[in-house]
Amino acid sequence: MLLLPPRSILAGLPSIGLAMFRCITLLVLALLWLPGSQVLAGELALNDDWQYRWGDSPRTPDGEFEWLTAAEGEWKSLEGIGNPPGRDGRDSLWLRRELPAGDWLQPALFVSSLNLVAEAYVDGQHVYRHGQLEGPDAGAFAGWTWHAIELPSPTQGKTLYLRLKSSYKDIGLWGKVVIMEQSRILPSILEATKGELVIALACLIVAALALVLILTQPERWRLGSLGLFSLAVGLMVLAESDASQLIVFAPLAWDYVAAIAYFSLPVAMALILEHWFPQIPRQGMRRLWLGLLAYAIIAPALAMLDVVSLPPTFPLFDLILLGALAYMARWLFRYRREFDSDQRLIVASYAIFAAIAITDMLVAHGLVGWISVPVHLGALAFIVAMIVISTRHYARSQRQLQRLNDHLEQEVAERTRQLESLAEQERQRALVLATEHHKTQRLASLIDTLQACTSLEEALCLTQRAMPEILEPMQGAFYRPQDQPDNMTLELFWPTTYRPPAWLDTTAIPPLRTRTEESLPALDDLLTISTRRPPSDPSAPSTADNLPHWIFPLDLTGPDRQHRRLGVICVVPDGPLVKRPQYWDRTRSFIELGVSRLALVLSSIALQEELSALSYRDDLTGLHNRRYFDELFAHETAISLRKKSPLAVVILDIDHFKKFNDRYGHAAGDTVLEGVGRMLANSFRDIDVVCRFGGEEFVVLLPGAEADDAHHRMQRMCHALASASFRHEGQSLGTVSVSCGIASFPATSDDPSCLLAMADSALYRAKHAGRARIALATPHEND
Ligand SMILES: Nc1nc2c(ncn2[C@@H]2O[C@H](COP(=O)(O)OP(=O)(O)OP(=O)(O)O)[C@@H](O)[C@H]2O)c(=O)[nH]1
Repeated sequence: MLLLPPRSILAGLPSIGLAMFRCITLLVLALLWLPGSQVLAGELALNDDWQYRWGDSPRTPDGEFEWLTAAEGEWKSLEGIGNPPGRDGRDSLWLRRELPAGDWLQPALFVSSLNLVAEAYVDGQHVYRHGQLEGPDAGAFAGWTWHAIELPSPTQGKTLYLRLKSSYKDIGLWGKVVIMEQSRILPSILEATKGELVIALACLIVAALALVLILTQPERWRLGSLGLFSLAVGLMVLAESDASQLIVFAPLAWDYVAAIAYFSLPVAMALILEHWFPQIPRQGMRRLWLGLLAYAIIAPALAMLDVVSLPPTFPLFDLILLGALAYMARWLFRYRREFDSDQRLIVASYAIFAAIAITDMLVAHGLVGWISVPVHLGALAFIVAMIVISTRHYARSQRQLQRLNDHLEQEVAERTRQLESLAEQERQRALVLATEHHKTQRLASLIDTLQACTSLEEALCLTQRAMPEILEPMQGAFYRPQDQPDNMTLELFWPTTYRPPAWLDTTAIPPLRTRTEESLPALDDLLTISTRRPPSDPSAPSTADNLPHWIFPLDLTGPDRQHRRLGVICVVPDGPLVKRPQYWDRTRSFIELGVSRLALVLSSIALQEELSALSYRDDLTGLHNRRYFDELFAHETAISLRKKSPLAVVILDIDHFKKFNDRYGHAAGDTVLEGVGRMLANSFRDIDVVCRFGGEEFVVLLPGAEADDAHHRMQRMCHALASASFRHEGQSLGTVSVSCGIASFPATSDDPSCLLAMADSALYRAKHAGRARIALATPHEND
């Protein structure tokens, strides 16, 4: 079917799918024909022996053309096949030629091209028409195409007439004019166009690839400009190829396609220069391709709207193209030294293409004789350049992509590390907070316990005991002063594996209250401190194992704002609290705060203790205490001596009070002490002073009283005591007895200051005599 003449083959098959199918089929056929089909047998060229006659033939009354039958008349011999001389502004031309003899079965005249519309007659019979020669559209452009004019067989003795019309500057036949078998036309066209078909298809594939890459790659304009050039070249080569009519027989449509593609070529070229040659000023190139694009759109559009004819748009465009090529060449020449290999390749392909395009232009305008210009070879040069550039570009992109991937992977890894580190920090922070909370609670509980302590020693003992629990998991030690306030001896350490130095000199450690960031010893300094050996014992072990230490002094602040160093806490900053440097300060501050609070509480206990020591009252019994007695005794004995007035001293001690305590408990003992004190206070005069001497001992000072008075009052009190039954928390404690010693001035001694010692001796005697009795001191009591 494909071997039929094209018009009859292709008429009525408009579908694009089918067109594609044909295109591929043609290509396959062309490739199959590639070897061994250079010369087609049976072709006979008709390039000479033509006759011509300007103008159009008048018609006979029957409507027949007179020139078809008229004898020689005006016919003149023509050299060649087109543009006979003497046109004289006429647009109609008749050509004729006697057909040669041949053994063709179905002969046809194959003409590569003719200008512009034509009819063919053989022996008066109309055999072919291209375009309109009659009516309102007479002479209208019908497209440039090859022509297959069926001839009758045999051809010998017959004359072929061609009636031509052209408003274009050329008129006549062009290219190949041969008689051949009709069945040979298709192979002949395929043979002639196989290279063009292959190149056109390659260009279109490159354009399609560029389109796909535009959608996926970032460099859209660069790829787009190449894609546009490929598309334009591909379409132009295809549209101008004789094979295009085999795909769709629509010469005019193909001419429009060719025109648009041809006009788009410099647009793509300028675009390529703009985006592939950063050296060249972009502004100028952009203006150039925008102008060319406008022409590529407007000129074919005006032709389609019949405002102008399509052929005249070519010469004008050729002029524009020359200008554009010159403009581009100027810039390329100026920056020729700066081009990289890709750019050089593009310039080379441009040069080849431009040379071919200009040659084609010259041929088209008749400035050189008609030759078949291999426009497709220019396209081939460009395609090869594009494939090389694209391959390199692709390889470069892949490398960049790989680098980008590597970079991204590194970044992801880095981010992951950062996140993990943040999570770890968060875990650390939570752990620190939880630990701090626990430690704060433990410290608060310690401080609560300390509030109940009456002696500093007891409080310090409790503090020491709680230290490991509060400071663990950090290793640490507690030092207390020995002979000198700043010479500290190891008192306690934890854990057992930690080996702190046995001594510390803390002279350089300022009290916490006066510390500032600057005054805080650096860790290295602390290390020096911690490992210093006492000068007294250079051989002493120093096993701090080069660990840096924090040292927190436990200083008591007195009412006079003076500090008394109670000890130092030494901590190795390690463990979860201080794993990260950012927690060092926090943890150190936390410990400092805790130590400060402890120091405050201990200071308060010490103060209470001191105050209590300074008091004249006994807290338990409410009686005067020994301190008061001592001062009063000194005072009263001095008065007695000076005035020679009597003075008696009674000293008494509860019997077996230890056993009592052991039996009923300390609190019950206190109840008894309170009761005895009360009874004593009630048993003596107001001017007598009853004091608690200490423990379960009481002393009474009776100014102006003799020993008898004192004895008498004591007897009464002992009777009362014997019948008094003490109770504690509902429990009966039974009775207690007291032993008593009495001495008086001047009866017992003429030195009142000896009375206390003598009364004490008498008490000793009373105890030894069996207790629960009163013993009067004799003048020789202490001998
Ligand atoms: N409950 C209580 N006991 C005290 C107080 N002061 C001292 N004691 C106790 O009094 C006891 C005195 O014991 P000792 O000195 O052995 O005398 P004792 O048991 O009374 O024996 P003799 O004096 O020899 O009869 C000790 O157990 C002290 O703990 C106090 O304020 N309250």
